[in-house]
Amino acid sequence: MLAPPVTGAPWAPNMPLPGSSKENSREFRRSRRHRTALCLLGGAVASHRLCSQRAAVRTRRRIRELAAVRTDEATSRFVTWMDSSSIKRSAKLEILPDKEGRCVVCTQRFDRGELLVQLPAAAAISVEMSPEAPLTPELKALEPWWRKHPRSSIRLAAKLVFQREQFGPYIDMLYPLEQIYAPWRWKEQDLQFLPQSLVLKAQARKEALEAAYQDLEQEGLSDAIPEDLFLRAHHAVASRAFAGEGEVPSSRAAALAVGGLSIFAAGSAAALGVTSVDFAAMAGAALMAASGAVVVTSQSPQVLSLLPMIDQVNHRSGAPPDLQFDPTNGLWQLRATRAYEPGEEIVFSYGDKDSDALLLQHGFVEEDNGADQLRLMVPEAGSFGLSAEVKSELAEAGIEELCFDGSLEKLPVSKRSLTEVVEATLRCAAGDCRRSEDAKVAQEVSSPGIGRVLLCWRGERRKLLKAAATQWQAGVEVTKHPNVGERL
Ligand SMILES: C[S@@+](CC[C@H](N)C(=O)[O-])C[C@H]1O[C@@H](n2cnc3c(N)ncnc32)[C@H](O)[C@@H]1O
Repeated sequence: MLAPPVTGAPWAPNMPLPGSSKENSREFRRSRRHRTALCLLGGAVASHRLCSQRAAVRTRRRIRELAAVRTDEATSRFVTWMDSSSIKRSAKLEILPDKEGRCVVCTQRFDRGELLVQLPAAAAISVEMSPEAPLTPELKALEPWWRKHPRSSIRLAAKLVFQREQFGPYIDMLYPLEQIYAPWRWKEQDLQFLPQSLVLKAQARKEALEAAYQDLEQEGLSDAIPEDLFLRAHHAVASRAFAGEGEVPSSRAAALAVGGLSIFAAGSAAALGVTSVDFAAMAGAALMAASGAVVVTSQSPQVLSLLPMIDQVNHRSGAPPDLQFDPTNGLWQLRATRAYEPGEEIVFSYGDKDSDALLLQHGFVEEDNGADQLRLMVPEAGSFGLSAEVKSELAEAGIEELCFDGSLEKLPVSKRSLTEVVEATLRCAAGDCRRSEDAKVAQEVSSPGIGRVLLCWRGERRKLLKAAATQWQAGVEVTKHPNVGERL
């Protein structure tokens, strides 16, 4: 059975985070630095062991204090809702405010393999990914719209909002619209600072969502599914849903029948250069199965799921989540992929995503991202010194963009052409990303949040351009163009 609606205070959307969250996270970082400093000092007079014991005690006390201050109302309601939905989290975990959202922090040591979260399949919020999948009875009111919109990311967003009586406390934990920095939310004036390839993807997503919502309005469903909630829900699906195999639980059939499972963050859509989460999910599942990481044995349909609590965990490049589905008991289980010390944030990798993919799908950029690679559109003929002749040679070879990941030499073009096209492409990209223009960019964008993300993306981009220029000039014998690398 799906969890019954939580009774008590009526649910109101858009519960704001307490204004003090920034202060709190600053305080938390300060306390961490303070701890480190104390630990270093202590090391001069006491054994390292004693120092770490004291630090651990201080950490625990500090975490308790901070948790008491920071447990905002929305989080409290979410925790109560999780309890009523039989979602179990380790007592050693806290959900705490972090920058503009929240993060999951451990209050006591975790050993590798220890259970972090356990979620019954019936508590997952899922839709079948097949366009022809029958509607569950609870969603019958959406029928004509549902048939017209086969994309499961859009369907799942609509379902989440339509059933908000049931999922209200979960929805309250999602980012408000003004804190979603994925470029499909940006104004035209902000998009000018991104390369065309990203702009096109962002616009395609925006248009798809606008079209889906227009149809909801035409079907008279705008009260049942208000627009701001629909957009927030869609961002949540795009940035935190998981694809796997199973059946969508309804009030009549709650059990998941799963023989094998493949999961991955549906957000790979951007990495694959598509705007449909559905396609990315299929591709992701196939890739994982092919790599032997997961054995897909069941004939069950593909489902796209939001997994409350598991999706409170933030991204850091590295190990993917150790998320398993136990078909016998119908339970999702998230386990620690390594040991965690008290005070550490629990994180996992949403996938090997470069800066562009993270920005497009999630609206953030990670510093020194190990998965970063550089994909650049080949400039127009005649621009940046790229001759029409070379451009047409590339066009014949079907090359529209370059990927700087060491595979440049495999391009089926002559070395002379390669030289010209690489130089032109790097110059073109460097021109878009000059450090000297950062101040102007920050001033012109429409919100400080977007400005922050954009400057972070530009900084990472410059690092990549520099690395690409160096790697390429060292790897291929060319006549160096005087401008390449200069404006990075
Ligand atoms: C699965 S949710 C994680 C929980 C989220 N922080 C929250 O408060 O609900 C994914 C979203 O969290 C944020 N996020 C996750 N990892 C991040 C990171 N390393 N840096 C900045 N934002 C991050 C992004 O907005 C992303 O779309």
